[in-house]
Amino acid sequence: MSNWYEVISEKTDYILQEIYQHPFIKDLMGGKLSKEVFNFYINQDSIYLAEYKKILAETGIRCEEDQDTQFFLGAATGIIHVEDALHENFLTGEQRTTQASPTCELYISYLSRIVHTKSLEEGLAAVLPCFTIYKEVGDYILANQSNKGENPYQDWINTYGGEEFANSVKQAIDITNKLASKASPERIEKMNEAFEKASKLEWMFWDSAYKQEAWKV
Ligand SMILES: Cc1ncc(CO)c(N)n1
Repeated sequence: MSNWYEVISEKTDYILQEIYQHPFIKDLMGGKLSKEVFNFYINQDSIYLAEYKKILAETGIRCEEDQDTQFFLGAATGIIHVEDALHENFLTGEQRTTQASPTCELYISYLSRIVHTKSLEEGLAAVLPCFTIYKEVGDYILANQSNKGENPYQDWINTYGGEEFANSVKQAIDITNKLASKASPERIEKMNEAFEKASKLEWMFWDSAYKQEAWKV
């Protein structure tokens, strides 16, 4: 029998395919992404991660089993180390903003709303694409790039294509599958909606960075 994650990842594969085809990812893979765009992305991502870390901690607090709590709290603190390093490498001397773009604001606000006001299962499904999509994208780029020695964004690619991240992603999937296996069909439907929406927001996050999205007024 297939598990929840297998079913939902197949159903939302079209979003992943759109991400692979997005010019942000194509240019990142080719090492041709403009520094300005990448800087905008990293800047927004550091704003995103500062909030995402709290969202993961809240998810951990809501888990009933100690190992699950430990995993999410560990993932939350892990973000502080890994991301600080990435952002230090890539944001030195560059212009920084503390203003979230509309899409960044939308994504963190959405996750925060789901995790704080909906069921634990729905919250788990909402935070999962941040793990799984980055792993898929990291693996995809590693498997398809032909410029490993000379891509200025290789450190970023290695972070998400690496084994350490894969291990963490597997645990997040396992915990979510475990809760899904005991959830009602109605709750599964909510989980599916949350996973799909968060996956779309991942696409939008890259798209908004590529366009250096600004507030309309
Ligand atoms: C927007 C976004 N989603 C997921 C990750 C992976 O942690 C990230 N760094 N940024």
